[in-house]
Parts: sequence; C-alpha cells; structure tokens
Amino acid sequence: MTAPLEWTPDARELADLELLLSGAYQPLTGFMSAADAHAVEEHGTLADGTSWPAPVTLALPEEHPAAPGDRVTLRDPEGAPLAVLTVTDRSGGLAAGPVEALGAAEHGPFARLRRTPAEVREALAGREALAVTMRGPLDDLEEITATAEELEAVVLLLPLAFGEGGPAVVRAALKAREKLGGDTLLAAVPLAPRDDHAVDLELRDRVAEAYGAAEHLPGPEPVTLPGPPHRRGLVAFFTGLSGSGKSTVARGLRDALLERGSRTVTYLDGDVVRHLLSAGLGFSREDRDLNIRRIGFVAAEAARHGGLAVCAPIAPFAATRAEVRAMVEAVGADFLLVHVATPLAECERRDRKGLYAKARAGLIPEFTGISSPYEEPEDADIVIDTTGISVEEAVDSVLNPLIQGGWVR
Ligand SMILES: Nc1ncnc2c1ncn2[C@@H]1O[C@H](COP(=O)(O)OS(=O)(=O)O)[C@@H](OP(=O)(O)O)[C@H]1O
Ligand SMILES: Nc1ncnc2c1ncn2[C@@H]1O[C@H](COP(=O)(O)OP(=O)(O)O)[C@@H](O)[C@H]1O
Repeated sequence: MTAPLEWTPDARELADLELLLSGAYQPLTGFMSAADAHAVEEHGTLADGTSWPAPVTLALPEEHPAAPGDRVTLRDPEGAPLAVLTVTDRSGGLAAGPVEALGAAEHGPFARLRRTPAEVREALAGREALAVTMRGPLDDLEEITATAEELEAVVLLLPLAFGEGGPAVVRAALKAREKLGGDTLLAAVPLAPRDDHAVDLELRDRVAEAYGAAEHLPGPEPVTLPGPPHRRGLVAFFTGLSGSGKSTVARGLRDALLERGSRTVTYLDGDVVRHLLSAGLGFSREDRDLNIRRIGFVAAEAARHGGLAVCAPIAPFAATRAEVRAMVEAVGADFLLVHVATPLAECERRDRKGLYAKARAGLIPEFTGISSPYEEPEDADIVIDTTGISVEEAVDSVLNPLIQGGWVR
C-alpha cells in the first residue's frame, strides 16, 4: 500500500482554501487548473466562460506524486488535516480539483468571528445588506451610515484578515461596529490581497455578494507606517567561507551593540548552533539547508518581537538564504545580508582549524570551497573582505550602516 498523499499549502493558499470551503468563493468549489487560471488572467472568465476575477490556485512541486484521480489531504502548518483535494488536473506546477472540508477545529485569533456566508445570510433573514470590506480602519463612518439608510440596508462589516496585520483589521472592525451600533453585522474573511488593485476590488465584490450583500463599499487602503528602524526587528545574516571572519566580525558586532546598549541581541553563531539547535546534522546539501532554515526560523521569531538577531553560518546556497530573507520579511522585520567575501586563498592561508588542509587531503568530504560549492551572493546588502584589515575595521563596516540606517542608535 502506498502512503496517503498529503500537502501543506502556503498561507495564501490556506486562506483561499478556507474561502472555497466556506462558500465565499461561490461558484468556485476547488482550486483552478492552469488553463482556468490563464483564462481568468486573460479575460476574467474561467475556461468554460464563468466570470471570475482572480486566479485561485494551489502550487504543488513537480516531484509530488499526486496525479489526476488522487485524493490529497491538505494540512495546516501544524499538521491538522483541513480538507481533501480530489485532483482533476496537474499542469503548470499546479494541482487543481474540488476540495471537501475535513471539519478540523478552527483556531487562530478571532476564529469565532469567521462566519460563513450561509451563517451571515441566515442572520440577515432577507434584509438588504451593505457590505464594507476592510483592510484597515474606516475613516468615514457617516458615509457608511448614510448609504445604509438610503438603501434601507443593514451594515455588514467584512474585515479582510490575512497575515500578520489580520488581527488589527478585525479589531478595527469591532471598533467600527461599536460606533455604528444598531444591528451591524461582522464576519472576518481571510481574503489575501491581490497585487492588482482592480482585481482585488473585483474579488472583494464577489465575496461581498456571496455574503448576501446587495451593495459593497470597499474601505480605504490601510496606511502602513512602519515603526522607527530602531524599534523594528532586524536580522544581520553573515555568510561566507569557513575562515572568512564571520564569527569574529559577528561577535565583534554583538559586543559593540551590547556596549552601546540601545538594543538587545540574539546571537546565533554557526558553530554554536551546530552543537544545540542543529546537533546531529552533517554537511550534505539537505542538512545544510535544514540548518539554515532553523537559524532563519529562530532569527525571525526574535525579529518578530522587534529584536535584533545576528547569525553567522556559511549558508552556501543562494536559494536557502533567500528563503530566510523571505521568512524575516514576512514577520515585518528587516533583513541585511552581510557577505564576508574574504577570498578562498586567504581563508585557506589562515586555516585556523586545519580544516582546509584536511579537506585538500580528502579527509573531509563536501568541504565548502573545496569539494562543496559556495554560491556568491548577488543580493548582499554589505560586502566585506577581511584580508589585511583589522577586526575593528571589519566590525565598523557592518556597524556603521546599521547606525546610518537608523537601526541602531
Ligand atoms: N564539510 C564542511 N564544510 C564546511 N564547514 C565544515 C565542514 N565540516 C565541518 N565544518 C565546520 O562547520 C562550520 C560550518 O558550519 P555551518 O553551520 O556554518 O555551515 S552551513 O551553513 O550549514 O553550510 C565551519 O565553521 P566556520 O569555520 O565557523 O565557518 C567548519 O568549522
Ligand atoms: N579583519 C578581520 N576580521 C575578521 N577576522 C580576521 C580579520 N583579520 C584576521 N582575521 C582572522 O581570521 C580568522 C577568521 O575566523 P572566524 O571568524 O572563525 O571565521 P569563520 O567564522 O568565517 O569561519 C580568525 O582567526 C581571525 O582572527
């Protein structure tokens, strides 16, 4: 018997899944095929002519064995089974087909406010509704009240709660409901924003309609004011060959930051991480990637709460470094890639731990720079070559941009 097929969609796809299952995306009942997604993008209709504004797709890597006819259990990141996808098409890196709920318990902030369209329509009991979709606070409640009165409609607030800022949008809706009073209805909808504003608005129209609204007013776009840089999360991520000076400079940076005293520091040195967080991992590509993802995860958690994390692994693969950058940026923090670009010849000359000599002698397999690749970053924010400069100079060349950028006072 083969193992049951399963997959964990990303945050955006999980939000779409919830809307497919709740009926908010009616008439859609599943993820689109590449042909449907293409037709939607080209002419705003599915391949069969049904009008629909935005692609609703599920990416599945080519190597995933799911084929048409298979049933794939879709799980949330914690492993809870959410739905079953019956695959009807697999092309263009997508898996298409209808989804059925598995009735997993709902959780997450304000889960109790995620009413389905059917529940809201029942609460409306035939009354007209003016839906107001929100991605931030409402600035003109009078306009809403006036429009609702004119239409003789109940106001239905639909906070579009997606991602880190989702709970704040629901809080803004609760506040607006308090001010609007009467029998204002509220349902939190996990609709992820679309890049194209016109498409986003059309999709909001369709969702409002599914919730039984006769009219739809889109709320104002949120003004996102990022906090001052010295209060923002920051990850200073060093990368470079063994012996390039990552640990020495990263340690010097940590100490300089602690001496200034304006920020606390989470320090994740490559060697230290390998004794604890990544104990047992080796130096195959898979193990290195896992090591870097773990470092990225911890650094992003520190940065999520406004902390400053300094990491100094070799991190030889560009794609994995990019993943960490994305993880950090996803929590609203900043990511600075520091390439310690000391040339291999100098690192080998230093050979502080005698590892290069052993690697050259074939005693250490897969040694970075000798028998395992180091992909030079093309997206480094700071580049330093520590050849012939002092440790202080090297530390300053990282600390100064942090001060200039306002991250450190
Ligand atoms: N095969 C091989 N390749 C590279 N490095 C090796 C290897 N085997 C052991 N070491 C020692 O492990 C340190 C690098 O670990 P990292 O966790 O930073 O590496 S990676 O980012 O996961 O690639 C590295 O330490 P640094 O010199 O501080 O970089 C080496 O001392
Ligand atoms: N300007 C400099 N910055 C950092 N390290 C330097 C510098 N000049 C010489 N070195 C020496 O280079 C070696 C770098 O080793 P290390 O910091 O452990 O590198 P990595 O962590 O990249 O393996 C240390 O012995 C350090 O004293």
